[in-house]
Amino acid sequence: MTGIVYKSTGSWYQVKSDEGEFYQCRIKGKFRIKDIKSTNPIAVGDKVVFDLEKKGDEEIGVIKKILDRDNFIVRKSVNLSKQTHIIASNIDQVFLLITINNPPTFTTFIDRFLVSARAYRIDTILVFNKIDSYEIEERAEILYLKDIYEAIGYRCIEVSATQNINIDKIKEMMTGKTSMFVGHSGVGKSTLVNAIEPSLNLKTKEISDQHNQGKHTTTFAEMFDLSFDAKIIDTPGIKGFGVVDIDKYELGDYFPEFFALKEHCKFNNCIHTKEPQCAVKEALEDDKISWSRYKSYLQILSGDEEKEHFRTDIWNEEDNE
Ligand SMILES: Nc1nc2c(ncn2[C@@H]2O[C@H](COP(=O)(O)OP(=O)(O)OP(=O)(O)O)[C@@H](O)[C@H]2O)c(=O)[nH]1
Ligand SMILES: [Zn+2]
Repeated sequence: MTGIVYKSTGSWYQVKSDEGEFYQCRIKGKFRIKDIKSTNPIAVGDKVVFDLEKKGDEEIGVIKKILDRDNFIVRKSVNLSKQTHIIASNIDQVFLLITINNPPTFTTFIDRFLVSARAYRIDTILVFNKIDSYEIEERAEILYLKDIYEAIGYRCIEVSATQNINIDKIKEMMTGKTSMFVGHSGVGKSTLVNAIEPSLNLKTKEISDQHNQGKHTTTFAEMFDLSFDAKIIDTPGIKGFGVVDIDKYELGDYFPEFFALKEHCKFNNCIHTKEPQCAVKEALEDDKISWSRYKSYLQILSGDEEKEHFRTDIWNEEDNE
């Protein structure tokens, strides 16, 4: 049989078969996945092949194989530096929630997130939440940001999770897909998800989870079916993705508007900093690309210190490892 992993607790996997039945599954033997040193072989979102084995009155699934992943997101283990933990896989899109104030979301955070998501091959939709609460200045800020990101090709939407504004549009975008919601603490992720599907109540679910017992509780991702042919992957305590290590000559490729100009740079290995006849810098001077984007680019390019900062910025997990 084949199915999708909805939940993983490290030793057990809850798998929904293509026929729509849930099975508790285990793995037998060692699973190796090429190119990744991972602390967990199977993640939420994985498509797996499994067999059923009778154990007393119960039927237990045994996972035999993982089908190729379209994408996956990882977290670097803090203590085992080279190990990674796969949080989830086969994600169609991520909704990045942004608020202007309360809390503020800066463009450097947005841009770093977009780079990671692009590197992971996951579509991002920019969701400006709390539009019910803004004064004229903040509304102008949203319009300014929307202009920048829509010009690059990102979809943007303004919503209010509490006033039920544009929630239907979000649901429409989610239909037929597997989505994640990310953003700083307090931007309204839980409120928005609960507005989309009131019966879900993610917070309560997390606390009452029987599998998450004991003092070494870690945050496990979980997939949920919604009532309108949509899936969400909830990753409690996770506000974004870990930054992926990107070669400095490749970084510009993850800024779509830079990538589009690259062939017009004089040097084909141009990193758009000090090189002469750089099409990106010319576009910058002509206001064809945004200074805030270029600033983010330089920050990411400038290296490790920022990367570390970024990591702590987004991996704001509640638990300690
Ligand atoms: N005015 C207004 N407030 C909102 C809106 N959405 C959420 N809030 C408020 O913002 C606060 C934080 O919302 P949460 O849904 O808990 O935010 P979160 O992103 O899930 O936060 P974490 O769980 O810490 O990651 C709450 O007090 C919400 O009522 C909105 O559209 N408008
Ligand atoms: Zn250049």
